[in-house]
Amino acid sequence: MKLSQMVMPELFIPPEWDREFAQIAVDSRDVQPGDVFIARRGLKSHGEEHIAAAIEQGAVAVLAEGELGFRCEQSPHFPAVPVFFSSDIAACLTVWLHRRYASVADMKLVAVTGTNGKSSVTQYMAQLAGFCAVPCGVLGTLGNGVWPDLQTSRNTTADLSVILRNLQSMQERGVNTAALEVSSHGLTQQRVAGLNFCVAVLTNLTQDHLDYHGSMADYFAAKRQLFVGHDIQAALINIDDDYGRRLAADTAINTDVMTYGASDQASVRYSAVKMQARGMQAWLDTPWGSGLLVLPLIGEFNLANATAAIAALALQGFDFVQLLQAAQKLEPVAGRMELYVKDNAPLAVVDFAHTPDALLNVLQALKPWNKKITAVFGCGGDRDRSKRPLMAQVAAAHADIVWLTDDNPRSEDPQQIFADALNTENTSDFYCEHDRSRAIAQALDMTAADGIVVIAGKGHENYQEVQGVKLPYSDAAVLSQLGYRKAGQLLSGDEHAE
Ligand SMILES: CC(=O)N[C@H]1[C@@H](OP(=O)(O)OP(=O)(O)OC[C@H]2O[C@@H](n3ccc(=O)[nH]c3=O)[C@H](O)[C@@H]2O)O[C@H](CO)[C@@H](O)[C@@H]1O[C@H](C)C(=O)N[C@@H](C)C(=O)N[C@H](CCC(=O)O)C(=O)O
Ligand SMILES: Nc1ncnc2c1ncn2[C@@H]1O[C@H](COP(=O)(O)OP(=O)(O)OP(=O)(O)O)[C@@H](O)[C@H]1O
Ligand SMILES: N[C@H](CCC[C@H](N)C(=O)O)C(=O)O
Repeated sequence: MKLSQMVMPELFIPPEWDREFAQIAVDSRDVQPGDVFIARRGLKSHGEEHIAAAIEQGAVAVLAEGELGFRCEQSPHFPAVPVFFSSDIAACLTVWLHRRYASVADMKLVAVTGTNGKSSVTQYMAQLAGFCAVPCGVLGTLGNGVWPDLQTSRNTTADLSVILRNLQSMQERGVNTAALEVSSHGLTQQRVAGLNFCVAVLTNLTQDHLDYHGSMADYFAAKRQLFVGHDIQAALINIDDDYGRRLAADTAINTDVMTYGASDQASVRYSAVKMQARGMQAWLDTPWGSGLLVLPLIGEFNLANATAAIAALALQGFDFVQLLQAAQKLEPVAGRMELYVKDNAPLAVVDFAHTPDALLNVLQALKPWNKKITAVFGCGGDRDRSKRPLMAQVAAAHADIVWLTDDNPRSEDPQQIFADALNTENTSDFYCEHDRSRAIAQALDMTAADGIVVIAGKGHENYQEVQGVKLPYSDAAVLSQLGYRKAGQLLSGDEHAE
């Protein structure tokens, strides 16, 4: 496509500066030879500072947010690179992106929002679709791509330019269905603006991100935007959740609302839940039929997640019976309820729980195992400070031993993060150790061989972010160094009784 075809009539491109381009990149680090770089004003800096880097990487043109004007830059790859300035760039960008990637409008997209469970629901959807012989794209925290081949992503919800580029590339490979994680930051920052969703899912809303949203009311308002400010064909809402019930009753939602959960009121309802150490089962009543759902997953929250994934696909016409059969083969999501074992040593569970509600769910999920539980957890720096004592309260109430440690202190003083977490009752017997590897080793050491050590917060992450630097680190690698091996979700033998 030529530059003028994308930006005119909103921005005039003189014919002598018009040119073909490949993709659109809003971040210089993503620029490939032949791309257009968009230099826009951000929350921390201005993309203008990165124009030189973008040109160095092969940008053929730059559209920059600023007073109307034009300048020409030297390039190692082209005779000259035009830089067009306009104060309307931010306002026009969504239209321009949809013009460039117009074919994406034909795809079947599912948006999943909520505090916890987005990665799980999107990945379960992709797995289930795959078992039904329909390849499915996934865009989220664990990466972007066609399941299971995902490329690392910078954000849970990428910038609209990145989302559209990925979706079009999936489409070119014959993939027409994709599940997107939609974060509240993504909604507020218009990262999914203009996309049409055949289903929009709300998993739950509990405390997180108040550093960014200020209050739960604002956080909820951001999530609600997916359902009232976007083009959706069906809403699928968890009504076991307080905010879910509020949303389901919202008359501003201009489409069919389907509900799910254990509630008697839910249109997709699970009941007769039987939890086992090796998985769970429940009876599922839905508009597409009823049947036994057998899941090789741990934790009732995963029953809710799998139910949402099944309903999101059934709403698109997938066969319900086939989905139930496929659900028996679901695999846990990387870094979520991953079990690690070692002879004569406690079971270790690695999970991405980094909110009070997620930590509560994980600890409660392990209660039926009737073992002593040690919790190792930390709280992220440059994130919601007020969730720290709440996480500590959950750990104090639901674990027998607690180790407080670091989890991406980012630009903050780790000691201050500890002080925030400990600023609540019942934390005086917490063990505190900033070095996460050492905290894990000591927690395992002091837990009886028939106990469980839950290592929460980092899940799949392969780094510890300290003062802007991502140092290589992974909970799984620490466990491996300590002689642990991954058990898979289904423990064999009687190591851990039901
Ligand atoms: C605070 C925040 O949300 N920032 C997001 C925002 O960046 P920004 O526009 O403020 O960017 P900036 O840092 O001021 O830089 C200005 C411009 O220069 C560009 N740039 C920047 C550096 C560089 O080397 N080259 C370059 O071109 C940036 O892409 C940007 O266009 O827009 C960018 C593009 O969409 C996001 O990548 C970026 O996410 C940052 C990295 C981030 O950490 N965000 C977190 C808080 C976030 O969004 N989290 C949610 C998950 C929440 C959940 O768990 O539910 C998410 O969806 O990821
Ligand atoms: N439906 C759920 N309800 C409550 N907690 C959940 C649910 N699903 C998962 N969790 C917990 O939350 C953690 C994160 O799950 P998941 O990665 O699916 O959420 P997410 O919404 O994608 O998170 P993020 O946006 O921060 O990446 C899990 O490791 C688990 O502890
Ligand atoms: N998407 C979440 C991930 C948090 C993961 C946890 N390890 C932390 O650093 O707090 C966030 O950026 O808030």
